[in-house]
Amino acid sequence: MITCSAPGKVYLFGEHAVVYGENAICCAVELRTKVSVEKSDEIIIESILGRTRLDHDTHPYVSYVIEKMRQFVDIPGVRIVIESELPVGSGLGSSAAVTVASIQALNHLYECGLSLEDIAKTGHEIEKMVQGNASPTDTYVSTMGGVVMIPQRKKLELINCPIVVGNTHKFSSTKQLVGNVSKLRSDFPSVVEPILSNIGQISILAEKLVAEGDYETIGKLMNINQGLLDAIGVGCAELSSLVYAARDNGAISAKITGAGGGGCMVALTREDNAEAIAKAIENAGGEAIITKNTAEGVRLESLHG
Ligand SMILES: Nc1ncnc2c1ncn2[C@@H]1O[C@H](COP(=O)(O)OP(=O)(O)O)[C@@H](O)[C@H]1O
Ligand SMILES: C[C@@](O)(CCOP(=O)(O)O)CC(=O)O
Ligand SMILES: [Mg+2]
Repeated sequence: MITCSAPGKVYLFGEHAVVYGENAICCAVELRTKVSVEKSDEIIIESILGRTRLDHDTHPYVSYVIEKMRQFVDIPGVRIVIESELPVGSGLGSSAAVTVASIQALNHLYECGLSLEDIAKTGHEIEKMVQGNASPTDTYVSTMGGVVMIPQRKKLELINCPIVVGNTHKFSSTKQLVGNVSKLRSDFPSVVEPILSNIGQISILAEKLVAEGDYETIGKLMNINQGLLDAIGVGCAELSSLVYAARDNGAISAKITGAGGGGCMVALTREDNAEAIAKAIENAGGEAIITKNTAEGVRLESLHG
């Protein structure tokens, strides 16, 4: 049995706008999805979502991974077992992590020789197939780790303050939220396009601040980004409540991460107040996770057992 893992991510800036070619800055976090694979007589996919064969309803990402990998190698049967620390459908890039870890696990099992660039590219094609429209961000960051500026795919300095995630536990589907923003943009192009472009400008300003480790100014820009995400309709009462709980208790910044509509928010904090902010998020009805940026993308965990 071969096991690979890939990290989730939070967006410091730029979700949704990045789908339209604007800049974004995204940060891999130390929450991982593990995928174990072994050859078998039939195709079996096991996860928290169920035990299926190739199944584009229950396991769309992994089913497409198998179909894509069949372009490189004959896969008569394989057993794939998924274990994840990432909540499903919550803005932390669980879809990208399961996709990237599955590609790398099959890459090792069948000795396909795919490079990290090939894995990120194949992962992006799969996210596009499932979501309808997808940026390369999540799959690239999950493959490469670190902090990445998109679309340049440029690695920036690591973020070295605590990252507190607040989960609303309200389910959100990236496909649906990306579709909603697309409709709003075509209904009101003269209003929505400048908002998306302003979100992109924030990332351009922030690049230098990340290099300098100027988290106070990064935080102010993240808070502006949050307002613009609300403006394009991807906020909700539960997310706002966690965002304000974090800010009111001294977070450097707090905003939605990922598709929004539910799912998670992210706060940057100081070393000495991460716990207090996590508590404030819990008191406001969310589940808090204290995590940090990781430099490590997809990796081989073990070859046996
Ligand atoms: N642990 C998992 N096992 C199997 N599939 C998963 C797992 N985690 C995520 N997925 C897939 O990713 C989808 C959620 O992706 P998405 O809506 O993009 O949300 P996000 O990437 O923000 O978590 C799930 O519906 C499922 O298809
Ligand atoms: C909304 C979007 O910018 C990010 C979605 O992230 P997530 O699937 O919610 O973790 C879509 C994309 O970049 O493909
Ligand atoms: Mg996703």
